[in-house]
Formats: sequence, structure tokens, C-alpha cells
Amino acid sequence: MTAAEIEITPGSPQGVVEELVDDHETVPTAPEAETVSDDLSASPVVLVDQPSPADHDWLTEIEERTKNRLPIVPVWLRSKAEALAVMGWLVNHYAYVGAYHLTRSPKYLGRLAARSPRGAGKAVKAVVSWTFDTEGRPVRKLAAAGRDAEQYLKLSKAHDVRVRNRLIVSVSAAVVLALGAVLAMETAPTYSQWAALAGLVSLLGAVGTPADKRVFDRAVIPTQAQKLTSDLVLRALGALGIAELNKAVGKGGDGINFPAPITRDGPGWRADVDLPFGVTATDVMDKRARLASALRRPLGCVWPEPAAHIHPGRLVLWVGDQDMNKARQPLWPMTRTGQVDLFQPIPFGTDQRGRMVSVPLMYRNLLIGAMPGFGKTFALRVLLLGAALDPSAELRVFELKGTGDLKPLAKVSHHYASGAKDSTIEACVVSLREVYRDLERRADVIDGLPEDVCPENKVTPELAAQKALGLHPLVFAADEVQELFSHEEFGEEAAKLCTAIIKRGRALGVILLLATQRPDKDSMPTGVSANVLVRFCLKVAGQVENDMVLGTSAYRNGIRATTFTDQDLGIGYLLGVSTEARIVRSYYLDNPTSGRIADRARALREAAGTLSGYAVGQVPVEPVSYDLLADILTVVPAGEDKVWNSVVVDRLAELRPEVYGPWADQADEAKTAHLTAVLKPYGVKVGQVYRTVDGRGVNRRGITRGDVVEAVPKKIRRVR
Ligand SMILES: Nc1ncnc2c1ncn2[C@@H]1O[C@H](COP(=O)(O)OP(=O)(O)OP(=O)(O)O)[C@@H](O)[C@H]1O
Repeated sequence: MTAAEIEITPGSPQGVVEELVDDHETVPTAPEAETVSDDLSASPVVLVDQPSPADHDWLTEIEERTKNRLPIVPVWLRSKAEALAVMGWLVNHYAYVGAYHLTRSPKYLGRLAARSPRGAGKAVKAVVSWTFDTEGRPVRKLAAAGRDAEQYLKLSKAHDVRVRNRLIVSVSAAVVLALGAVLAMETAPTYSQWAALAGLVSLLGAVGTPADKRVFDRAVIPTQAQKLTSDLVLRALGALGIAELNKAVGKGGDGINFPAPITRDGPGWRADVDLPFGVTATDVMDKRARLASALRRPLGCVWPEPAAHIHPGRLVLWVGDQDMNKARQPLWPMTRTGQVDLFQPIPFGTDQRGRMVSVPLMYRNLLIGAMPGFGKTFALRVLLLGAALDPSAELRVFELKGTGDLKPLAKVSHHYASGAKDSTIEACVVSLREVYRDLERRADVIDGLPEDVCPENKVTPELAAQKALGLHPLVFAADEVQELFSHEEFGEEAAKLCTAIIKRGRALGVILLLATQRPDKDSMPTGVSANVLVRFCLKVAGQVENDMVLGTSAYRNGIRATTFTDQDLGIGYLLGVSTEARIVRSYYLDNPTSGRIADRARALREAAGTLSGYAVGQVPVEPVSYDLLADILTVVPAGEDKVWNSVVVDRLAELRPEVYGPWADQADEAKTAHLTAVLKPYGVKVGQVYRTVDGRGVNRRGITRGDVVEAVPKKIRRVR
């Protein structure tokens, strides 16, 4: 409430005013209050906004300002690697420009030679004009026309003296030049004669070049980056079709406030804007395409962001000189040297302004989603190579497409498999089962530790470092995970295992990294998508996929990965790393570079003695042999004709806990549905089975033993 006034009718209770005034201020009682009366008969009026001591608290004010300090040292100069990369890029750029012009030098010389007669003409004209003082002619003419004889005589005299002196200078210069030329022709070597001639011709050519023409071609087409001004910003905001904004920028409106000057920030311009009351930064982000159109810039240059830590109406508009997808991508800081500690964030990419964005993996899980070909695997590979550079981390990598994009990681992984075959899917599920079982062991280890060693009941760097405890970071990655979750036979089990690992694994040092090109509800279990903490969404087709990867309501809140263009490879929304969603372009590591980094990671592991499994030539994953139908016939003896599914699952879990244990860790209904699904490929039907429990008749879904016996010869495939 600003300078509003509230009338207190005689006898009205003080409490009414107290409820309406601003929060912390104490309202004086009616007699002490400043009263204003505009009508003698009217009741006293109290100013509701009383002066606040905080208004004059300069320390508070300074503290507020310090929150919005801009960096003293430019972002790119803060890291040695980044600064070197920028310098390298500059040297490369100017070397290119130099080579470009050098190869065109004959063309430039020809151009200058053609223009030199015009230049010679201009030079002669200028010398003659100077010598004979032609610029004074209009003044003398005026004096003559005004019949001012005295003035005219004065001017003529001065003119004569000036011309005489200048003639002496010009003639002397001409004689010296002529003599110099003759001398040079006689004595100077031929190459310097030619050089002098070329210099003279170039000079005259440059003089003769018209103002609207260039001597040199452009080696680099300059970006049409216009300086961002408040007028431009206001015009653009006014073109968004947001009523409150229109009112504010229109005639008689309150205007829009810029709390800080528009400045250069990285390779672009930054404007901080306080939007009108009630308009949020998200409202503007929603209309990014319109904003870009109004600013006349490519979409990839215009990045409105909220600054919600200040207030939801604070907009930070950053307009880059270059489209994000064309901007120079710095080198991944770990490309050549360095080791990673998984308890620290891993450098993952850069934002629109070229600032490095790191992703913490410990105590988190990650989901990457996008349409095919937009950079999921590349993004996943950056994080996996980061994890590989932590020699204590155990990697289990499954690339379910079969293109071998994650092959460089094979040499450091405990489990590695590639391909879309059933055997790869099965290997992946078997590995998941192992991880699931390892969760139990890890939980027991942590549970058994004294409180002073493990006060927070979770893996800490100190605990992870103690090899004997086996609490080292375990990174399980599956690319094209839709192949796993939509698999007829293993899909359901994989979904359950991943959901359980995502929910329980965080504190136990188990990290799940999943990438999918089909983030719909059939290929991405909601238990997984709802519980994942870090999300990276590159271009997706629609709202459903967007929200599946980025979380419910992301689209409604303006976080729309649908707005990325076809050229935005590797660019996506990253959620779960900072308070706001960030737009990030993952570091680009090609195959050979990834191979070299993996070699380094392998060397680190060899030194630490942590190479294991696939990386040292062991069989990828040894699937546990089991035969579902035979196992059912074992746990449902011949005399028992019909049995509930949930009972069968419990008995199976007792028989082979390592295989069926996770099935039994579910509610009865889920157990029933699970067994129904896995029996479907065998043609075993599930129906109602009546049983008496505690004297009461109960109907539940179950199987008939005879149907299982029938199915044995018709088995589609023996599950190993
Ligand atoms: N950060 C990046 N910068 C520039 N280009 C990139 C980046 N990331 C990926 N790309 C390009 O995008 C192409 C596709 O990347 P990638 O194979 O990771 O896509 P994908 O989403 O995994 O595709 P698919 O779903 O078909 O497996 C790569 O060949 C690469 O050239």
C-alpha cells in the first residue's frame, strides 16, 4: 500500500487500520497520528504509510546493493583455461584474417592502381587549391560585391603574400621530389624502385577510393549486433501484447524501471528491468519469439531470465551478439588435464553468456530427454567422462542404440554393453538387479556405522574413500533408455528397479543417469520421471514430452524446450542445478577427444587400482539363469490347482531372491500385475481365484497350474 489514506470514522476500532497498513510499521493511536481533514465535517484522516526507519538505513541499502554487484573480473578471465582458450581463439582469428587478406593482395593492388589516377587528380587539385589560396576566394568576392575597397585591398594583399609563400613551398617540394625521383631511378635497386612505385600508387589509390567503397574485402561478415538501449527494450516489451506492459509504456503509464544501467555482459548486452506490478519475468519469457522479433534479433540471441531472488517481476534480459548455437564453445576444462571428485560438480557446459555450468552428480540422478539427434548422447558422454576421471567411481554403462557413441567409456567401465538386442537389454537389467541388491548392502554398512562416523546416514567423501566399506560412488548410465522401459519382457522390472534405485540410491552413493529420445508415459515410467532431480531437456516436440523431462508444469511456467530451433544442437534447459532453470549448451567432445580423455581416466584408475569388470576383460555381465515357468511349477506343487499371483511372487522370491526379490518388494496389486505381464508372452492367462481366508471368501487374480504346465512346451523363449 503506498501513500493511500484510510478514513477512520469516529469510534471505528484502531484494529481496522492496523490490519490495513504495511506489515511491520506500528500505527500511532488516533490522537497521535498525523491527521488531515479535507472537510470540516469529515472524520479525521490518518496517513497509513508512516516513515519507516529502514528508509534511512544506509547500511541496509548498501547491503541490498551488494547483492546485485557485477563481476569486477570478466567471466572469461577467471579461469586460466578459459582465458587461454580466448587468447588462442583471438590468435587463430587474426591469423585467419591475415591469411585471407594476404591471398587477396594482388586484387587489392589492382584495385588501388585503378583508383590511383583519380587519387592523383585529387592530390594535384588539393595542392593547386592550397598554393593559390582558392578557399579565400568567396570572401574576397564578397568584399568586392559589397564595394568595401579597404577590406578588399587588405584581403588581396594578404592573398598575394600567402600565394607567394606557398608557391615557394610547393615549387621547392616539387623540385625536391623530382630530384629524389631521378636519384632513386639512378641509384636505388630495382626492387626498392618498384616498392616505392607500389607505395605511391597505393597511396594515390587510397586517396582516390570513393567514400562508399572499400579497398579490402571483409574476411568475416560482421554480426549486425545493435547496441541495446532502453528505448529498444521498451519498444520490444510494448510489442509483446501484455496489457499491463502496454499500459506502463503507453501514454500516461507509469513507465518501466531499469534498476541498473544497460551494460555489456560477456558477448552481449544485459538489461535489468523491473516489470510493472503484477507482470512476471515468466510472462515475458513465454513470449521470447515475439521479443526477438521486436528486437530484430535471431531467437538464439534473445534470452529473458527471471531474477526471482530479487522478486518475480525482475527481468534480466540478455541479448547476445551471436546466436547461441553459433557462438564459440570453450574447451571442456578437463580435456587435457585434471581429475574429478564426484562429490564436486562436474563441468558440463556453458550458458548463453559463455559462463561455465557444472552439474553436481552426487546425491542426485539425472534424466536427459530430447528428440533424436539433438545431443543427448554427447551430453551424457561429458558427464560420464567426468565420472570416469574420478578413479574411485564404478561405472556401469549401457548404450541401447548400438552406435557405439559411448564406446570410449568401455575401457574404464565395470559393466559396458552396446546394442538394441535383447541380450543387451537383459545385461542391463541384470546389472540393475545387482545395483539394487548392492543398495541393501550399502544401507546395512551405513546403518552399522557409529553415529560420529556417519552422522547424516549417507555416504560422505571420507566414507567413500574407505575401500573396505564399498561405499564408493556407483554411476549407472543407460542411453536410449526407452528401449529398456518399453521392452516386452524386461520393461516392467527395469522400471521398478530404476524407480527403487532413484528413490533410495541417492544417499547411498548410487547415481543413475538416463537418456531417452521418447520421453512419453509408455517409455518413461512416472516413478522415474517424477523422482529424478537433475533434468536436461534438449529440443522436444510438445508440451507432454517437455513436462515429462522437465517436470509437471514446466511448460506452463515458461520452461519450454519446444522453442529450441533445429540448429540448437547440444542446447537445452537444465533444471535442478540452481534455483532457476538454465539454458545450457553441453561441452562438445568428439569421439577421438573422448577416447583420449578415457585413456587418461584409465591411467588414473590403473594407478589407483580401481579398474574392474569389463575394463579388465571380464565377461560383461553374467546373467543369472532361471526358467520362470519351471520355477512357478516348483513353487506351486502338483496338488495346488489354483493360486493367487501375489502368493506365487512371494514364493518365487523365497526360491530365488536374487532374481525375484525386487518383484516381491511391491504391494500385492503390483505383484499381481507384474506376474500377469511376465506370463503374457507365454500365453498363460490370469483369472479370478477364490480362496477362503479367516473364514471369509476372497476373490483375487491368480493362475491355474494346469495353464502353466500347458505353456511349457509352447515357451516362446527360454529366459536365461
Ligand atoms: N554441445 C554440442 N555442440 C554442438 N553440436 C553438438 C553438441 N552436442 C551434440 N552435437 C551434435 O549433435 C549431433 C547429435 O548428437 P547425439 O548423437 O548426442 O544426439 P542424440 O540426441 O543422442 O541422437 P539419437 O537420439 O539419434 O541418439 C552430434 O553429431 C553433434 O554433431
